[in-house]
Amino acid sequence: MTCGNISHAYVIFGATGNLATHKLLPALYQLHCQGQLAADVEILGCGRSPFTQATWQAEVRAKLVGLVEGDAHLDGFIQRLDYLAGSLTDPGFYQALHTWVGDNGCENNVIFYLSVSPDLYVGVTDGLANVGLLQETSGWRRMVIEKPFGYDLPSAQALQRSLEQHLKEEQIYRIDHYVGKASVQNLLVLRFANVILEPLWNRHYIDHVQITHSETVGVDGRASYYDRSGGAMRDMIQSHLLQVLALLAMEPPVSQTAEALRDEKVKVLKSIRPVDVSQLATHAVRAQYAGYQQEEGVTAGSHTETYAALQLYVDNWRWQGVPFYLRTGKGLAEKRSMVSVCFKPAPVSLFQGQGASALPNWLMIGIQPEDAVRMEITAKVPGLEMRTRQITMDASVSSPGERKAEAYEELLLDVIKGDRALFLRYDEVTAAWQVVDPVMQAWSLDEHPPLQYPLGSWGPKAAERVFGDSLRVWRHSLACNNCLAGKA
Ligand SMILES: NC(=O)C1=CN([C@@H]2O[C@H](COP(=O)(O)OP(=O)(O)OC[C@H]3O[C@@H](n4cnc5c(N)ncnc54)[C@H](OP(=O)(O)O)[C@@H]3O)[C@@H](O)[C@H]2O)C=CC1
Ligand SMILES: O=C1O[C@H](COP(=O)(O)O)[C@@H](O)[C@H](O)[C@H]1O
Repeated sequence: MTCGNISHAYVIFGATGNLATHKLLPALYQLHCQGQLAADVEILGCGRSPFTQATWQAEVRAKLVGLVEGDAHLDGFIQRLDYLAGSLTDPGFYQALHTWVGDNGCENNVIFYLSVSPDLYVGVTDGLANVGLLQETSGWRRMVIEKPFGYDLPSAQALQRSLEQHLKEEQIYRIDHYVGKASVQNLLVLRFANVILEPLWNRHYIDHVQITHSETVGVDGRASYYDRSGGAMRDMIQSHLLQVLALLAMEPPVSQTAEALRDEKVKVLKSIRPVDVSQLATHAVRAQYAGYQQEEGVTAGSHTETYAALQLYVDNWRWQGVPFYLRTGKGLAEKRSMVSVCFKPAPVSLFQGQGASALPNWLMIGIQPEDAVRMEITAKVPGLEMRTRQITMDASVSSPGERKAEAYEELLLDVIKGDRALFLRYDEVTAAWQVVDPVMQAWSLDEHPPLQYPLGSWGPKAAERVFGDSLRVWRHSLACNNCLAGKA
């Protein structure tokens, strides 16, 4: 097998893991099917598990068959795969990798994808640098770094210092796959390709914003990693949910370039008011699903939260006084990511007592599974009487039958193309750590165990605490709760 002129090798550290199995290899397969991978691109999986090339190819084939639709291109894809067994903490592994790169004629362009636990990132970077694998002598070398970037602010800073010793910023791709989701990118299009929202998109008209990510699965075989290095705040809120918040709240960027987008996102993240940890119980809620403690790999008495809810304020001109409520959890009732924007009520209730007129307008944006945009408004019930009801205006994005590309497909291709627009800049990451670190620190000092919630529920009742004494409640789905009531 050889690599050609503009071709490259995709080296995946952690190829046997959950992320590589469920997202990276299927995404590379889709790119292969779409003809996006040059004919001689090779994909090297690395892990400690003792596969040979043949057993690895058989393993991936078996996994892909269950994960992707259609296998017409499977044989061709499988031919691209190779495997190198070894521990990332063993210097000998990097020597073997160096030899593999040389033997396979891939000296020109190599992508190193860190799909391992963040505590290995510094060691891998040093290991690659020590054998000269990060030097761009003829082609390019790119490093993709999975989230979370570090474990907290100090470890993110240490990681950045280590990366800077060996890599230029243009070689670093800090990935947050939510930014690669088409429905998340649609937030930008919705806001900045249309004029109808902009006049309302501020503290004068918006009462509050909810950002929800819920999953039905539990820690899904990742308990030992999740329990040690995860927790809902670090796993989801520090990265994905704060990115969604930044896209919702940012000012229009001057262009679509990577730097223009990142400039605006970072301004939002830096404007987030530090959470008052002396009032933590009303600003943040953490909980664990019942049964978590019994999962294999979870430390006895673990306080790691599988659910977190957080109230944040963006202290800038546009958003002063508008709460943003973020929540995420595993083992919940439904799998869904969505944004719910609640507008302020009409200043005068002209149709009081005649139906739904006192209800606020909502803009509901589905990220997944539905990539939908719906506006809840009040309208007259047809007929002789002046009665009102709430109805939904639906501007859903994809049509039935349209294939939705997975976020990783676009992101993995962007790395090949050298397009960093959808990857995070270091200052975005540090600003996000500054938001969540004080909360996580306060939780780590709290001797009380997290609250518990039943599997399959919507989390602890106490998650309503973040709403204070307002009448706000969490929206669990895109369905309009009051529409039927309005019709009755
Ligand atoms: N899973 C997901 O949905 C997502 C995960 N991420 C991030 O991706 C990264 C990986 O997550 P995930 O795949 O879930 O984790 P897993 O625990 O499932 O996989 C970890 C991988 O690392 C390998 N590994 C662990 N220690 C070593 C070592 N010393 N030397 C060599 N290989 C090692 C394991 O291989 P082996 O056992 O063969 O050594 C395995 O392939 C994390 O940073 C996570 O935050 C990001 C987004 C989504
Ligand atoms: O980064 C992560 O994301 C997944 C959820 O991703 P999605 O695209 O399926 O919504 C989450 O399960 C995982 O714990 C986390 O590390």
